[in-house]
Amino acid sequence: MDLPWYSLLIPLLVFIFFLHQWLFTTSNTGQNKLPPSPKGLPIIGNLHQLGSHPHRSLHKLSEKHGPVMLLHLGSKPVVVASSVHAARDIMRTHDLVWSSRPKSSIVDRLFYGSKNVGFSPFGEYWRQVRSITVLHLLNNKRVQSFRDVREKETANIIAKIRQGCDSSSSVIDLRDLFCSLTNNIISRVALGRKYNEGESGMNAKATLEQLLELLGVFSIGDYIPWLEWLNKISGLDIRVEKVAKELDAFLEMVIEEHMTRNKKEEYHESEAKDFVDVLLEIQNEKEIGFPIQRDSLKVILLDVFAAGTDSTYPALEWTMTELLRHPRAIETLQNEVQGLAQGKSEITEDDLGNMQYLQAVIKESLRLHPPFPLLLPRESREDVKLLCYDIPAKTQVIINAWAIRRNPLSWDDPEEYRPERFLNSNIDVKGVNFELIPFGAGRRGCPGRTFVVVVIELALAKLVHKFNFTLPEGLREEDLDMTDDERRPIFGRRKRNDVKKSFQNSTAVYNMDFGSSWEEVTVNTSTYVSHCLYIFLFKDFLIYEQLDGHCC
Ligand code: HEM
Repeated sequence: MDLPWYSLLIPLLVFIFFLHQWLFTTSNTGQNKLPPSPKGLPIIGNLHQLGSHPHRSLHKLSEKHGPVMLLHLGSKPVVVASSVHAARDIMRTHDLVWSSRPKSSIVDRLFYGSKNVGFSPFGEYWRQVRSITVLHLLNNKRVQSFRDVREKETANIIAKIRQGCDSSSSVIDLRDLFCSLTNNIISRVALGRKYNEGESGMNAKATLEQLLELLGVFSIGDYIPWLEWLNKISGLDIRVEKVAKELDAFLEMVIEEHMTRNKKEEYHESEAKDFVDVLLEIQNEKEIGFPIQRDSLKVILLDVFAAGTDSTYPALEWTMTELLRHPRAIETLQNEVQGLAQGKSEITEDDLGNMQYLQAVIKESLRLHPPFPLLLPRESREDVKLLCYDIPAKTQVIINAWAIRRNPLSWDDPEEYRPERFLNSNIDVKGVNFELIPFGAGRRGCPGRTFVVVVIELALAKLVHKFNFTLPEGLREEDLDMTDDERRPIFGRRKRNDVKKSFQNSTAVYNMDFGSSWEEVTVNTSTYVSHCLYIFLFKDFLIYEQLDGHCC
């Protein structure tokens, strides 16, 4: 078969690109001392080396190339930090330089041009929206004031579990309950009421799920800009557009509901104002000299609504799973809780401060299963030194918190679940001890930590106070799938092996449910480019052991 002359053009262009990239990614001819780089491929750079669990693959690469590496993800230089020293250097020594976030086209579309706290670039706007969120929702005093909501919502899940145990099927999906618990609490304190009931509630829940899913989807155009068209033909752009519109309609509905109620003065002076009311007041009075636009108002709400749900319930779920695998730990926890609750029918928040083992259990679960194993990416605002390396401005950094928590220099038997390690230790999750940073640290550290820790503590204490949990007959600890998943961008939530956990007569039942974020990525075109894409999208990696790497 005769091929038309132009059929050679594509391979030729690809070859030239190949050559350029190869030279670009492997040589460092300048004066600057750049971190070591694993050899990449043309066009895609090191993308193919990320595998389906990027935190594991990056950890493995760091064993060979050191705790600070420079990767090329497509045409983007990305530094990966995998040691306590490197993390401290970024989040404490040079925190101000590293306090911006890289752009993501999906976040941009879903969060009104990245106007949310989590992804807006460093600057006055970010400072203002973060301080509004902290001052009116997440500071200690505000968190204390939501006590009643937490106690009622945790009592609700206890009642639901009890009902489930009494019913004939006796199957309770704990993940679902944890998800509703965290979603209900954040909805009530931020939006004024629960939004997961009735038809509109179900739609809101489904849209939020899609938002969270999309936040983990890999957008090829962000890394290889000339391949952006793939997002169109794969249907990703349409999907993002649809979810953005649905979210906007939901947020408009919430705001309109508040405005109508406020106009009619339907609420009493004594009623606590929710976060929407506060934001509307700020908008009307412009009291802080910061013109808060409607989009900013919506995006602040969306930010806390998403953050308040997506990260908290996995933390609860992992903790329960680890406790089920460690009967001695759950027994010790129960003894502590029941000892302190003597003579009381209910645990309250006043009891939590004395529960040392409970706090140790939560720290150990967050150490082994940080909900964001790669935290959130940051970007340098100017040229900066990272340990002994020179990093140019506008470089993205990934901090591999998952690798750091495995370092045998910081932890004895790092793979073992041993809450006792925290009993006589000052190590905390507040962002001061860089060997344990599930909430990040520094200026961009998580402002929701206080809000969330008390929810987890209260829910766990109440659960073990009221129920006994064991694995169902015939299921052994080693049968549980403990593979952790990357839950966040940068590289997306790859093919996900979803483990559903439910409870039967106070025992756990596990069902495997295979979900995929990649179903819409087209890989069946016969070009060389799509072949490369196919390789990096579906290549998998094994689990390897940590060896400590050294810089310089
Ligand atoms: C177990 C639960 C949670 C975990 C593990 C978690 C973790 C994180 C991490 C790792 C970051 C990035 C930190 C950095 O770059 O140094 C972050 C940022 C953030 N988190 Fe959380 N978070 C949780 C719950 C929450 C909750 C409940 C809220 C709000 C209601 C929240 C709001 C935020 C916001 C607004 C940011 C962006 C901060 C900024 O960029 O300035 N988080 N979180």
